[in-house]
Amino acid sequence: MVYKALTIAGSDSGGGAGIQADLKTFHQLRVFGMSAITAVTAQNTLGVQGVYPLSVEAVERQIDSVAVDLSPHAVKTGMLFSHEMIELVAHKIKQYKWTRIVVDPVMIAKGGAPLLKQEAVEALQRHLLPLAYVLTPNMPEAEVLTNMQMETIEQRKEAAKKLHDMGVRYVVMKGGHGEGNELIDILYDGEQFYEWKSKRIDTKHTHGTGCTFAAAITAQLAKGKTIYEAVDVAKRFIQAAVEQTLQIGSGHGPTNHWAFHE
Ligand SMILES: Nc1ncnc2c1ncn2[C@@H]1O[C@H](COP(=O)(O)OP(=O)(O)OP(=O)(O)O)[C@@H](O)[C@H]1O
Ligand SMILES: Cc1ncc(COP(=O)(O)O)c(N)n1
Repeated sequence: MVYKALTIAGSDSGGGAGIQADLKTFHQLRVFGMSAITAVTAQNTLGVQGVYPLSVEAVERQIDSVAVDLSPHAVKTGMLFSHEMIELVAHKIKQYKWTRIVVDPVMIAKGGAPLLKQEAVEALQRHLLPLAYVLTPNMPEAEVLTNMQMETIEQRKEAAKKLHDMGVRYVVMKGGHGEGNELIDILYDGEQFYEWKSKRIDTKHTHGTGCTFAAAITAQLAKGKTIYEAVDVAKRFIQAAVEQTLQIGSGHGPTNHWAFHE
């Protein structure tokens, strides 16, 4: 059986985040990767030098081409940039009756460059969250989506509940932006909370951690794994990828997509 996953996201010319991180992660987890590119970014380990969105029509064509011939088992969304693009993606998810949808609500690159227009946040809440099987916000993204504070674990759990009430099936709150030496990622399934704790690795090479983590979840869901199994593998994947970074580029380097073996 060949498992297939589609990523609808932005291209990172530097290869560490976005479409490139997604496809490398799919491949490493033995899932055939396909893509619909929403925007081309000129980017490296030093930052984002340019953002060039594609037309809604160009993205629609890419999604249709994949959908009619290659039927993905799971779909991930990353940088969507505008409300028009979000509306299109929501429409296509419904049209093709895709259910295993992982929404990574990418808003800002690590260096601060906006990857989602401010006015598009409402479209994300209204159109995409109700279709999300899994939502993977980092702490600043969860703050924007819920208007709640994320300082304590309790506050993060309250925010997860709110996101679940907004229509998300499973909420995975990433803990990379937390304080201290311990990182805690939280999964909420509407009834219970599950926590994955890990040691924070002291490195500046964390470009693309969010994309890679969500892509690993997507790959596992494409194989028919449960959300609990998927988050478990994704957590081990990202831990290995950050532990064994490649030390390339002079800024915030990429993670190592070769490091994890199932
Ligand atoms: N320094 C680190 N050491 C170990 N794990 C990390 C580190 N930084 C992030 N992670 C893990 O990587 C995953 C992504 O978390 P993070 O909160 O950094 O996402 P993100 O902010 O969306 O990433 P990105 O910077 O790509 O946007 C989580 O599982 C988190 O625990
Ligand atoms: C095209 C694209 N998509 C997503 C990210 C987020 O990743 P990061 O926060 O690690 O820069 C990015 N930088 N570029």
